[in-house]
Amino acid sequence: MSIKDVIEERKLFYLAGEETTSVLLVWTMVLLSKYPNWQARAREEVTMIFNEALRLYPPVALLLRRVHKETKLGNMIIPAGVEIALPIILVHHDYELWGENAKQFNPERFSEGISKATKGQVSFIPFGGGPRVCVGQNFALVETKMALSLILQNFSFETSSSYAHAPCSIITLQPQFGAQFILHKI
Ligand code: HEM
Repeated sequence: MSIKDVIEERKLFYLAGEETTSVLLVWTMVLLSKYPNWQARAREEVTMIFNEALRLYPPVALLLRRVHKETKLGNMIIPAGVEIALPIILVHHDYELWGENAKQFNPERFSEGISKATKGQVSFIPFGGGPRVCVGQNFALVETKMALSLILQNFSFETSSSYAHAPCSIITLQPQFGAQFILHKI
């Protein structure tokens, strides 16, 4: 690897790693403000809560792929040059895959891990999959768990009345008008 390659990799890590992790934390706080019972439980168990936040509000909502050579996918022939969009957010909200309560915040569905929650299907892909799966996923989860644990140990929180729920995809899935919280010292 040349010095230029190292610099380019570093730039990619900054782009891929900073915004994604920060919006995961924001969406989790929005959900825990709306569901204070889970805010109390989060002080004990955060993994299933983050998985459910990643399912409902995947920081990367859409993956794009360009087909380089004619490819057979199931019973479709996809010509070279076609761009394919994989809407992670629609897969994560699909009633057939997640059941009637697909749109509801229910971290319990991850209580026995991801493969039980997905029944072995590829229906939970917040970090992508295959050869280009996110290299930072473990780091991102450790980082957000540390941040949320520190916040939960010191504060309870609720969204302020100025918060308007408007998820909006600008590279990452962001709260369009920001997320304003009221923190109470505990
Ligand atoms: C909640 C946080 C994160 C989410 C949801 C996330 C999501 C993703 C997704 C969906 C991809 C696949 C992109 C594709 O297939 O086109 C990806 C790739 C990548 N992510 Fe993350 N990411 C997160 C955090 C991080 C962090 C913290 C880092 C680095 C410190 C990072 C570094 C990367 C890199 C370098 C790639 C490209 C891997 C490759 O193409 O070989 N990500 N991420």
